[in-house]
Amino acid sequence: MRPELSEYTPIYSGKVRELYEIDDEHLLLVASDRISAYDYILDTPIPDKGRVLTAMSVFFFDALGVANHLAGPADDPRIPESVLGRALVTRRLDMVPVECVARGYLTGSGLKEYRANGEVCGVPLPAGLLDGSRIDPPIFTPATKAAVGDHDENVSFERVAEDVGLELATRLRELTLDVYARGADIARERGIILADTKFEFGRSSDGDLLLADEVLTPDSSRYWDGELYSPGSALPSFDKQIVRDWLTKESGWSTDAGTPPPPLPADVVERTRARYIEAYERISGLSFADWPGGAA
Ligand SMILES: N#Cc1c(N)ncnc1-c1cnn(CCN2CCOCC2)c1
Repeated sequence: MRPELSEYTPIYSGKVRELYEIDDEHLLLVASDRISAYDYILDTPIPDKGRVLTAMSVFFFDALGVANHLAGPADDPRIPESVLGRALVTRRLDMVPVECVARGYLTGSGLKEYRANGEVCGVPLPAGLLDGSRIDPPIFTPATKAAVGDHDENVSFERVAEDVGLELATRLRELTLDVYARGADIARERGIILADTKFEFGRSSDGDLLLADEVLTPDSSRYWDGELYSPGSALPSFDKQIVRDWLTKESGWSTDAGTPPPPLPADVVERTRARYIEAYERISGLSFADWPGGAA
């Protein structure tokens, strides 16, 4: 008999995920079906988004072979039925307060910084780069964790070293770039570009530095379709472009409307759900139909 979610104490609620306390040593990390676009949490959930992104994290935790916070399988008996397939039991860690970002391509806040001063997080880049240009070798561009709803602030490696010490900052950079490279190789072999990603790390009670949070999901990473990729042109998000295009080209809403986006039509929801499942199945080579939870 599985426990009810109400038996666990909620300790954190983010835009699309929650964290609960199971006991002194273990947490339950729950991914919702909520989707964000243009800094809004949309009113319309995407069915199975939480399960697909949980499946992607588990695939990469296994494939990457990096010490991590997982403390049980996807069908661990401590996972309530109501969140089965979109929740994981993890070890409770002492989290390192750094968003560890790796960028193999220039876009988003990195591009904005580059256009202003030719560098990203204190790392100088060659002149003449465009939106979507390759950054080779990839760079470590950390950020400080913002409060829910705020944007993280990009900071330099030196600032991270001031905050957490040079040895740990160096280890974080090394691990971040190594894990990004391995994930990017796996995606590239399947025709998908992993442009950038954000990791979080924590220390276990015996002092080990472990990979935590979610790993290489479309919520923590930018994924592009390799067949559509062209530096300098708009770079469609593999998972969110259907929603973005409907919102900005068909719904009558605009990003400067100052009002929340309208609800999504059923076909946009279904095509987006299918897109998440396609990303998972292409990258993992596994069938989402085999993943726990879902409609009984
Ligand atoms: N993972 C993890 C983890 C852990 N294994 N041990 C202790 N604390 C955390 C933790 C606490 N907050 N965050 C920030 C990211 N959150 C994740 C959940 O969803 C909301 C955002 C991570």
